[in-house]
Amino acid sequence: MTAPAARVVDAVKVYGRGDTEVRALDGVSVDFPAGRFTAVMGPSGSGKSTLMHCAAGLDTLTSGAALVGDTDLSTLDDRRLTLLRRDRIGFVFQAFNLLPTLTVAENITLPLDLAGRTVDRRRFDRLVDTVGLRDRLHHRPSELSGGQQQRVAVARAFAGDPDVVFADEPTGNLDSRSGEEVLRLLGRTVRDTGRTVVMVTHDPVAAAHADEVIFLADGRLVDRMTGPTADLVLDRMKAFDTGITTVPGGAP
Ligand SMILES: Nc1ncnc2c1ncn2[C@@H]1O[C@H](COP(=O)(O)OP(=O)(O)OP(=O)(O)O)[C@@H](O)[C@H]1O
Repeated sequence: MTAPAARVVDAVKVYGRGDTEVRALDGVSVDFPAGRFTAVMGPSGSGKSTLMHCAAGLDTLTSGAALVGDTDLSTLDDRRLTLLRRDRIGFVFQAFNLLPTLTVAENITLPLDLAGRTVDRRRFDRLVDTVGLRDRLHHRPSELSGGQQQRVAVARAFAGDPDVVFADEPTGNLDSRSGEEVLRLLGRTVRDTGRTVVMVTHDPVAAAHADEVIFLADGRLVDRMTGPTADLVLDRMKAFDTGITTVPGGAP
């Protein structure tokens, strides 16, 4: 088995202290294998965003370790952490976070331009064709639909050939048809290019696009499901409503 693209080991994240203390992550260990599309699901407040932020070096753990490849993020100073995020991680957020003054093409190559890296034209062309934006390259984000803007964000996230792309509710601002397109695009990019995606989502239909779904509850990893379908994920989520957080055969 290949080394994971990213992982957390015994991850604990505590916000606040005393009466207001919240254990957002309570000892989570999980690998995000290279070349796989993983969805992170769980009830509201279960720690999904916290897990993603800590795994991506946007926030720090209280204890435990977060690694990208073999790099333990806690060993990096702020500058090196910023460089790692820029060079080895791609991000897709719910709000597309494109720069309004730049064209689509400029937005896609921005991380490479900031890093002073040359843009490989063939790679760029392939990416543009994958996301279906060839005829929009010289438009500004405001001239695009929400779905098109998110496809630009997906292309930007993959442009630097990152170890892992983290997507936080990437379809949260999209209608179901545009959302479906973005999800298919993420899945296709993982399969065609062997890249790694970790996606936080509330939506069982979105999670069904992943190769594997991991379930958090109360800051713990409580289950995982390979080959998910929307119905199976929905059934698993319903079990949380009835208070069943672990199932026979599930993760501890
Ligand atoms: N900056 C913070 N300060 C204090 N508590 C926080 C902070 N961020 C998150 N929390 C708490 O940590 C817990 C986990 O939050 P997190 O946002 O990771 O959950 P989530 O599963 O992503 O939730 P949602 O699905 O509602 O976005 C929650 O109880 C939340 O209130």
